[in-house]
Amino acid sequence: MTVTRGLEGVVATTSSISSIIDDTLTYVGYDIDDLTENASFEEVIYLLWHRKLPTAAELEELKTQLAENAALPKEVLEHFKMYPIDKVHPMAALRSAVSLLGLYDDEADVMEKEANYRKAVRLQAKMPAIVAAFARVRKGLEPVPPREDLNFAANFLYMLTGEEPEQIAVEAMNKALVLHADHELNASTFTARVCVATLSDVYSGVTAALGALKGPLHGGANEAVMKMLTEIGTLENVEPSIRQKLANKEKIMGFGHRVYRQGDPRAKHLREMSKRLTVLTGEPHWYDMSTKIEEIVTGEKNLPPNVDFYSASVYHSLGIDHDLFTPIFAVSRVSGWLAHILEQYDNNRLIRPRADYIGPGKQEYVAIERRGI
Ligand SMILES: CC(=O)SCCNC(=O)CCNC(=O)[C@H](O)C(C)(C)COP(=O)(O)OP(=O)(O)OC[C@H]1O[C@@H](n2cnc3c(N)ncnc32)[C@H](O)[C@@H]1OP(=O)(O)O
Ligand SMILES: O=C([O-])CC(=O)C(=O)O
Repeated sequence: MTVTRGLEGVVATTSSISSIIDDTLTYVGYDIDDLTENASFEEVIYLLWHRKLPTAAELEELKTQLAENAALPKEVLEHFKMYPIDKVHPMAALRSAVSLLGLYDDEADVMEKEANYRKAVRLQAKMPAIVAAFARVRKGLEPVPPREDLNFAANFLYMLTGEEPEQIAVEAMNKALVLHADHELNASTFTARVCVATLSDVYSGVTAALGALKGPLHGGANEAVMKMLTEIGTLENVEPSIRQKLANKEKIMGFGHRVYRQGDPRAKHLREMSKRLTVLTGEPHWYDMSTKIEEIVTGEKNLPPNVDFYSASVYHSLGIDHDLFTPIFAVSRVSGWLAHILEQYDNNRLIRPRADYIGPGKQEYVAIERRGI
């Protein structure tokens, strides 16, 4: 058997959702640069789910559906209060809450196409409300109910803080949501597809994907980047600290990518936002440190930054708690997971690769009393 470690380069499915070709990322054929500059996150959700940009009426309909479905069942809010709140990572809370949501959805196990689409809308609508509510409940604050008059990005920030966000914050959040929405067959999306390919339900698929996104080699890297920046502390410390890490063969979080070789096209948008926002907050050192790290890691290892690197200083500048960075990624990426889940159902086959067995050969069972002490 030929083993392809990490399934590198293995093509496991066809998909019409997003593509990475020659280091260019497109959603349904639209370049990520174009979408980031021009599209709202709601338009991108529609694009991923319908493979076309919405008309004004279609967009309005989706926005209304998202607004109408944003509130959380009281059972989910009550559940947060049962968590060992000071020990629970928000990604673990989100994963548990999404699983719990499935219990209160009467259509959870209804597998018709229309029912699955309705669940997608409900889940997409509720994800920001879960993240924001948990972030507040753990600080002893009341959750802030969503507002129907704000767009997705503004509403998310509003639910987190209870205050109407400034325009620049809404712009930054919208761009971040657009940039993270889908990425071909990344680890969490693959996980979602493997799960629902058994004909399991949408909630199980998204819960599984959340588990995969949480890891620091995937979505969890954005929080790890901020931890690294905080530990390094000053611009002067960057050089010795990063060189030491490289000498120790430590991975520098937010660098490298399985598919991109010349660089992640999303990183430049986040770098630009990081530059603008860190100046506005009076903390330009986060950006300066980040660019210095980029210079060293690119120079030494020829590894460019990925989407997680500059998103860290962007979210920090928006005043967001560092352990909420990966949940924000999930609030966006659930749109892609749901698109892939629906695509998988439309043309399903069980996903079941093989393993090359390298354990012991044939053995005879030994009764327990003859196995020694
Ligand atoms: C949204 C996202 O998921 S983007 C990715 C987020 N994750 C990170 O930023 C974590 C840091 N990066 C990494 O761990 C990796 O680059 C990954 C997980 C993204 C990709 O992993 P793989 O494709 O399996 O590459 P792999 O880990 O085998 O690395 C290949 C070589 O580059 C080195 N390398 C890769 N990334 C890094 C890094 N961030 N820092 C230092 N060296 C690195 C490895 O040490 C390895 O070197 P070697 O051949 O001398 O042993
Ligand atoms: O595609 C990947 O392997 C990881 C990634 O960048 C993403 O999920 O956005």
